[in-house]
Amino acid sequence: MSSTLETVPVAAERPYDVTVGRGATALLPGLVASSDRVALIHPVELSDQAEALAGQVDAEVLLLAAPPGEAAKTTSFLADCWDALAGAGFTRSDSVVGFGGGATTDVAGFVAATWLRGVRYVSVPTTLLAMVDAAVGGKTGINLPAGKNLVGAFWEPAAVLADLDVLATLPVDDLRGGLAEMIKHGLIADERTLELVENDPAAMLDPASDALAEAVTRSMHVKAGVVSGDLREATSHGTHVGRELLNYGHTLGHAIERREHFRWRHGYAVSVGVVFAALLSRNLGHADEAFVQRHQRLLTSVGLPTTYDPAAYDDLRATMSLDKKTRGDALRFVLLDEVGSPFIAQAPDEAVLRATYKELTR
Ligand SMILES: NC(=O)c1ccc[n+]([C@@H]2O[C@H](COP(=O)([O-])OP(=O)(O)OC[C@H]3O[C@@H](n4cnc5c(N)ncnc54)[C@H](O)[C@@H]3O)[C@@H](O)[C@H]2O)c1
Ligand SMILES: O=C(O)C(=O)C[C@@H](O)[C@H](O)[C@H](O)COP(=O)(O)O
Ligand SMILES: [Zn+2]
Repeated sequence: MSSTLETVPVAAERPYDVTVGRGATALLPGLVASSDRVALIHPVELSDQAEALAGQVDAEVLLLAAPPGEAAKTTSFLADCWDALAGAGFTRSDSVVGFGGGATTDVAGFVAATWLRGVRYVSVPTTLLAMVDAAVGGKTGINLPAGKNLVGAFWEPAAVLADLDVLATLPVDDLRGGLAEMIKHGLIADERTLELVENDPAAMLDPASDALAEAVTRSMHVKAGVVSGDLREATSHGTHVGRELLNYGHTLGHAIERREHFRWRHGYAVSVGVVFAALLSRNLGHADEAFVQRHQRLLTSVGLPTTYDPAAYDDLRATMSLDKKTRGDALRFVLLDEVGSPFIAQAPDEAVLRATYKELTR
């Protein structure tokens, strides 16, 4: 197993690097060396690791423990963070660090974006999902009871440190959640990622495997490449596919998360949403049946769900109206003709949508 660190550059107003490899966390002290105070936001489950990390930083460290999972992405935890920063006298030369999964990096990034209208943010993702997706690209935010990520900001990190060693303690179901986004990246842009999963699905569930390390780096390149071309989803409108490409499977996925009161893992909801997108691509006359079946095989091979509650359609359809891709009354879905060949379906026929959902429940 190689211990070299690799760098994935991300173009932005202030370009930054994702550093990936075993031991990458050791770079954190140098990245916050200019700050007198550092807020280290972490999930409560990682309190011991966060304390150890704080001990390596040469600054006053404010440890802020977030509640588990999506409970971190709430107005209540956000307000707690703001109050803590105010109490500690945080200034514009201080830094916020997000050390955790995607829920933590999303809320920590939003704290950094909003405190004094923006302070330095360093992201240290500790889940597979956060490494390949959430920590890269500058989307930050929280959920509301009405829907997923409805409040947030684009705020790029100064650096991202993806230390593959920290995945050793990640529960396998959370590893699966990350695989959903990795498979999504493969479907939208990288055949090789799909081959890695197909060749050895068990290796994808082993954080120590070289195959997973290769897939992680490939996935980061996909994410970095897409966001570098459309930082703020500004070119995503009408039928043009910009950064919205990364939303493949998310239109239905986010609606499922809301229906489950944010207790389902994001990656699991995306997995179901990706199958729905494939079915819709086929039903609108674009992709073929083999394409749909490949989606189902890829996802089930690593233990991800591909079906959902038959009775949920009306509720999910109502929630999808608040999807960020929606314009006016027109839903917009990112779909694929084939691997790596996206298009936008605008306001698809409602009867087709309903019939497609029916197929998802079998
Ligand atoms: N901003 C973006 O571009 C973007 C992209 C994709 C997903 N997301 C968001 O990311 C979130 C999902 O992220 P996630 O799947 O990482 O979930 P998560 O952050 O809820 O983490 C999953 C669980 O693993 C625990 N954990 C984290 N690291 C661990 C480790 N190393 N060892 C043991 N336990 C660990 C967490 O405390 C949590 O209980 C969703 O809110 C989703 O909307 C954001
Ligand atoms: O980075 C993006 O852009 C994405 O769409 C990546 C998604 O995997 C991620 O879940 C993102 O948070 C969704 O963003 P949203 O704008 O649909 O809330
Ligand atoms: Zn996602």
